[in-house]
Amino acid sequence: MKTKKDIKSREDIEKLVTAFYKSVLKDKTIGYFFTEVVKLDFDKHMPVMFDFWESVLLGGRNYSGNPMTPHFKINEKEPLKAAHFDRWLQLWEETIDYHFEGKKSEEAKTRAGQIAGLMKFKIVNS
Ligand code: HEM
Repeated sequence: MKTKKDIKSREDIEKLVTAFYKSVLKDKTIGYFFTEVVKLDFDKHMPVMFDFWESVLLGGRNYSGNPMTPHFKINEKEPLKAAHFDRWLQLWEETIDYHFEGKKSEEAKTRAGQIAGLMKFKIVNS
């Protein structure tokens, strides 16, 4: 029986990304990138992440950056390894599966896997 809903709205994206960051921030493997390597202003960062995922999954038009760029800068301060990207993706997939299910939820995992794979390839080999 299907009990969870699919990702359908901006509100769903905000719920997903907020829950994901909750896991990320307390994670031993990657949390420190968000708290120590980069001292993020979350009031600014979170809306950017909501816009990014809304653009990837729902065709929103508010994100206009390049998601690769900040990660090259982070890598200069503290090397990003394959294990960091793998953990990031694992937490993303776990968060989706905990809250949502359906076609868009599967797409959210696939798209993140593609971007994380490309980012990993470019950064770990740079
Ligand atoms: C090892 C894995 C990762 C770590 C530790 C990480 C960490 C971070 C941090 C600290 C920032 C903020 C940078 C700043 O504002 O100075 C950031 C920005 C961002 N990250 Fe990641 N990230 C990872 C993987 C990913 C992946 C796989 C994606 C996409 C699927 C992603 C998407 C983004 C986006 C869209 C931004 C905002 C870019 C902008 O400001 O335009 N990140 N990341």
